[in-house]
Amino acid sequence: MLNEIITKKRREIAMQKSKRPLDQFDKEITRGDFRFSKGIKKNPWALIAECKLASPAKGELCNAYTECELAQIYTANGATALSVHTDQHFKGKLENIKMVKAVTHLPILRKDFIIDAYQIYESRWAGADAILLIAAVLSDEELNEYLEVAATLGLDCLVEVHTLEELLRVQRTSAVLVGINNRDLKTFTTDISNTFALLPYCSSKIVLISESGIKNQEDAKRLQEAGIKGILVGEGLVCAHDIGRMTQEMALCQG
Ligand SMILES: O=P(O)(O)OC[C@@H](O)[C@@H](O)c1c[nH]c2ccccc12
Repeated sequence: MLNEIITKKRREIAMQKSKRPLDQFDKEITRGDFRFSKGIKKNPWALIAECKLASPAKGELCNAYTECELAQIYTANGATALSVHTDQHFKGKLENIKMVKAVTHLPILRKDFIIDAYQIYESRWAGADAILLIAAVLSDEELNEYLEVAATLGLDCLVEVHTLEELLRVQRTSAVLVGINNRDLKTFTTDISNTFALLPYCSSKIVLISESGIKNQEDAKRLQEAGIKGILVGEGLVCAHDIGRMTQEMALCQG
């Protein structure tokens, strides 16, 4: 599944590059101000709420709301930041960043498979405040290069790991925000005990986010008590009976 997604992505990027070369829009790019990481660091706890309408494993997850409506509910109920899917396998598109940005003051993470520096410029051009870098699909060289490109654009990176090996690799880079993904991208199954298993190996220099498979306030509390700084939640929010209330519950101690 992951290989298939990446192959498609490469084709898509090549097409995009020929349709709209970087030199056609790079003058329109304004530098970011790292407000995504700043927002997370200044709070005791961070809820990154994901506007996720579908996933490759489960198909459609939410048809009652649009991305913008979800963003408004999350914003009104205490989320710290938002995550917006732009990959087609999640029913996402790049324009969603601009649309969501128009209805919220919260910083936005572009959720996609970043495998080319072109996408980093494109992310900032679209108005993203942060990008996701997935260690499983990037070499050390790519990780270092992309962290540097993002830094020059004032964009934050949430660097995602799933295994101990990936965590150790990432801790040798300049990454500050590290997401432990509880979802195995090979099988798409989730287990939040992955975060607890990797925790003893995490350097005190990194800000830790637990991602995926977080279902309720109890999961959020367990992660907070273990010393995690925040969580990234999609399904647990969009599939909740009352999304606003679940947002408040997972935002825990925030107002
Ligand atoms: O819907 P969940 O289980 O709460 O997961 C959200 C988020 O972590 C997930 O969408 C995600 C995290 N990393 C990814 C990489 C690719 C695709 C998806 C993801």
